[in-house]
Amino acid sequence: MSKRIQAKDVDVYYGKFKAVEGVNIDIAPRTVTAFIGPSGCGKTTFLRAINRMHEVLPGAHVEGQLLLDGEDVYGPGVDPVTVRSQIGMVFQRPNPFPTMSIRDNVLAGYKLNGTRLSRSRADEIVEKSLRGANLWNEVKDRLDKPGSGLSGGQQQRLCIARSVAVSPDVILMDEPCSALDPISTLAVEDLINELKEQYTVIIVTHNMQQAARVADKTAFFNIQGIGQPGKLIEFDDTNVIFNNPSNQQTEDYVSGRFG
Ligand SMILES: Nc1ncnc2c1ncn2[C@@H]1O[C@H](COP(=O)(O)OP(=O)(O)OP(=O)(O)O)[C@@H](O)[C@H]1O
Repeated sequence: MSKRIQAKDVDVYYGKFKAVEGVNIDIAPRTVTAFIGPSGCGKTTFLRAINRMHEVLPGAHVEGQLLLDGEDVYGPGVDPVTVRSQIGMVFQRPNPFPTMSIRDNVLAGYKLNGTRLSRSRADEIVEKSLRGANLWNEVKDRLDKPGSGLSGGQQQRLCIARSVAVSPDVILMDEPCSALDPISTLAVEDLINELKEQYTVIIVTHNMQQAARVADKTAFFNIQGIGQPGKLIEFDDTNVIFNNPSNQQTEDYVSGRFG
């Protein structure tokens, strides 16, 4: 089920270094939001704060509130492992478990959290997830072959299948197409468009055409200089960000004057 993500005055730290400052954003369910901005402005850092991946680094911490349908994911007693299954993540480089079969890759989330599934339930999840990732037809006859035998684009769709298999509410994608060729990129972009029917999707991208193609909303982050924290400068309909932004920094960035 797709859920709303809200950040209220969120700061994100690596030890004493404040990498992201004062983010306030309200991301509606069943939308795709792109995070854009120059290198080092904190897009990935903020993304990883949303599902508590950030805190796995020693000294890394988050201040402020991050709400999933109103519930603070950093609230007392909230289990970060549960948060990460509600808010799935797809990384820059496809990272299927190389020796695991395609089928076991899709089921990896269940294995990791110790959920036992009947054979028929597991079959159902594998087929549904691979269909959801637009990969079923390409792999249905070789589910027991290793995930590493797929092309890069297929591996990325397998990783998307793995993340949808555990029925998340939100899918975070950190430059999911940066290691893919243009045809695989198109397949993943098509898939992102379909995913928003069921999930809230957030994608970090350096490719502004990609943001324009896939995102309903776009958030522009910026940084004033080295050692300064990144900030969310403007968040609006993608169309507005690219064609009629309110902020001069956004205008300069999208028109290619810097970054
Ligand atoms: N593990 C880390 N330890 C300390 N500082 C880090 C770490 N990872 C990132 N940073 C710093 O945090 C800031 C934000 O980095 P981040 O990777 O989030 O930016 P980004 O906008 O995603 O950049 P890019 O577009 O290049 O991926 C940068 O100053 C970066 O050097």
